[in-house]
Amino acid sequence: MAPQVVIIMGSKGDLSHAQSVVKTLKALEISYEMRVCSAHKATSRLLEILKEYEQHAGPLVYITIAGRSNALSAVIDANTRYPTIACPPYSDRFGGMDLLSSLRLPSGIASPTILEPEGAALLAAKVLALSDNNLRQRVETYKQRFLSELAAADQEVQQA
Ligand SMILES: Nc1c(C(=O)O)ncn1[C@@H]1O[C@H](COP(=O)(O)O)[C@@H](O)[C@H]1O
Repeated sequence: MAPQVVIIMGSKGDLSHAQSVVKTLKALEISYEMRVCSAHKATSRLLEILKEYEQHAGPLVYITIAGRSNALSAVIDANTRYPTIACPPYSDRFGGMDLLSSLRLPSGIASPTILEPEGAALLAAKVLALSDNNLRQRVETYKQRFLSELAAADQEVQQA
């Protein structure tokens, strides 16, 4: 079955961050594939990978996981008709300045950055849910958990 979400990481070293995205995709029953490729180091190969998915019949969202200097998200976004969400891994190095490479983009590039893996998966889910009512329902059910947790916390602090 064709995946609904394709996670492309710049290095195998990003795998644990990618797996955090997968956790939420699984909870929402969204099909996915994980790939490793670098726009910096293997540009032609990356374009070949995108071509594999370009004929995809249904809706598809890319989630990119690229640390340090993130070229991956913008190069993917520029070369696909599908939405691309950047979810760079956390890094304290250089005061977290790596993030700027995900945020400051050339004109014509539209890849949003979401730092929390769960949030990136949820945005992908909401995009896909625009044409999938069952998924829309699953997203609603997933979000119910937060409402219940907040209501319980509210009650707890009132009684403290
Ligand atoms: N940001 C990029 C790109 C790219 O944007 O093309 N390719 C690799 N990387 C990132 O560099 C870090 C170190 O990568 P290496 O393990 O290859 O040294 C990883 O977080 C990767 O995602």
